[in-house]
Amino acid sequence: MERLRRTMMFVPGSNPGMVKDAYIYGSDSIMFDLEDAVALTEKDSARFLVYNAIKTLDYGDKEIVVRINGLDTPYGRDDIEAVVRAGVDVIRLPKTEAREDVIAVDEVIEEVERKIGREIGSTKMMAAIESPLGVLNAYSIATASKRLIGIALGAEDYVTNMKTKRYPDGLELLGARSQIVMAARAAGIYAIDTVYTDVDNEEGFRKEVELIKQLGFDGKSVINPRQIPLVHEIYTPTQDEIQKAIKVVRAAREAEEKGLGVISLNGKMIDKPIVERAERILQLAVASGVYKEGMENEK
Ligand SMILES: CC(=O)SCCNC(=O)CCNC(=O)[C@H](O)C(C)(C)COP(=O)(O)OP(=O)(O)OC[C@H]1O[C@@H](n2cnc3c(N)ncnc32)[C@H](O)[C@@H]1OP(=O)(O)O
Ligand SMILES: O=C([O-])CC(=O)C(=O)O
Ligand SMILES: [Mg+2]
Repeated sequence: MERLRRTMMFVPGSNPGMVKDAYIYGSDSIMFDLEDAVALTEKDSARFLVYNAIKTLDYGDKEIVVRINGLDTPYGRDDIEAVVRAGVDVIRLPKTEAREDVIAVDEVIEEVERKIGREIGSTKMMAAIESPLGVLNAYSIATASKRLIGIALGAEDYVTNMKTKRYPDGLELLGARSQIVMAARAAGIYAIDTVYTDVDNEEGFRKEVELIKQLGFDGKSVINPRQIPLVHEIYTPTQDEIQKAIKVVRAAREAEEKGLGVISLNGKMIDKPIVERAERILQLAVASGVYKEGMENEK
């Protein structure tokens, strides 16, 4: 079954309480941050805290992601060494500008995997794109390593680099979002949207999550536990969507048995891409736990 990545919750790697309890809030992935949420004076202690947490705490089957510092900082190499040793699932590279950035991290990861006898390639990566150059290179970045499971937008840095700011309608991010989701789809990996920092603005958050779902993103980075249920609600197929998808899949099967291609269901045309979308809704519904696999086959 496909892994859900609707929510990746940033957890400051310097905060022991948050690191310890991060799994209780139900995000699909937990993302410990060693980069911008951690002060320069705390870089080493945060790395040590996150290393120990991954190594010794039981986060169940939750995906564990760590956002490292870039290799152009004094911390990047040590971050990679520590988290690969600890057994992290995914390393998130911040501020990715070009495929060479991904390849450089990939090579350090491989070095550490060899050294400690971890299966080569088992540490996955994702790349956050946070600049105009990164956006222009999105597809080249998305295809730079077999380790990549996804690319993400980092909009706070992006709007700063673009000499603008974030507006309620998100128009300033439309170009970057479109390019990133397209690059991810073309590369066959996940597309993860950026954080929404106005934690108390539920209406604005809902609007943004609906927009990124419409654009085709798989999910969103979140910064606060309160943001998780809303993203999951919006990303979980409704009973109405599920019932409609079942009808489409059944009608398509009957048509296939009769040797028909395009058919009509309640006045709407049904052909291959529409059937594929219906199947995808059922897959997401199964992964979200609101539908039992194969029920569309029962009479
Ligand atoms: C642009 C960027 O780079 S974004 C990525 C880097 N930024 C981050 O990682 C920030 C992560 N988020 C946070 O630190 C916090 O949510 C803040 C500062 C935004 C708000 O903090 P608070 O006002 O304390 O949040 P709130 O009152 O909702 O917290 C409720 C509970 O959730 C916990 N919590 C809040 N955010 C998180 C989090 N991100 N991870 C884990 N636990 C969290 C709090 O510790 C608190 O727990 P408690 O009830 O046991 O005391
Ligand atoms: O990746 C994110 O969503 C957070 C971030 O660093 C940014 O917005 O600059
Ligand atoms: Mg950033």
